[in-house]
Amino acid sequence: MSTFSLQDLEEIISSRADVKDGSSWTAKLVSGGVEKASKKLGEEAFETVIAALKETDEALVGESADLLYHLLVVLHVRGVKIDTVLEELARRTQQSGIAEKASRSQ
Ligand SMILES: N=c1c2ncn([C@@H]3O[C@H](COP(=O)(O)OP(=O)(O)OP(=O)(O)O)[C@@H](O)[C@H]3O)c2ncn1[C@@H]1O[C@H](COP(=O)(O)O)[C@@H](O)[C@H]1O
Repeated sequence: MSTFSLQDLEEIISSRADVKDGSSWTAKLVSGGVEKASKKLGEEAFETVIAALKETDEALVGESADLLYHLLVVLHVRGVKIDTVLEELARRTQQSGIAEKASRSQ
């Protein structure tokens, strides 16, 4: 199991977000605001779907890493902590997805 966590990457993103010397992709994305970061997230989501449908496991791993990184950049720009998302996922473990969907349609 990896010892690297999403919280570790969140910290790296936070530490790179204000770099002004042109060396940081994170800073470039953050400077474009939520519009630019979200557009890139959408592209990475699409590339992940294509990898899942017709590329190698290695390609899927690479696209998944891109996707998670760009999601964390969007969360950073919006000021939402990854812990808040993980807490929501933890809350959802109390119920199956099918049961949750059924409870919404009643
Ligand atoms: N995990 C990532 C990470 N994943 C992807 N990317 C960058 O995201 C950018 C866009 O990726 P694409 O695959 O879409 O490449 P592209 O050239 O824009 O597009 P295509 O031509 O491939 O369509 C590339 O520049 C990638 O390097 C990342 N950039 C940074 N990180 C992490 O953030 C840290 C800080 O990075 P900087 O902010 O750049 O210093 C790094 O050490 C990493 O830990």
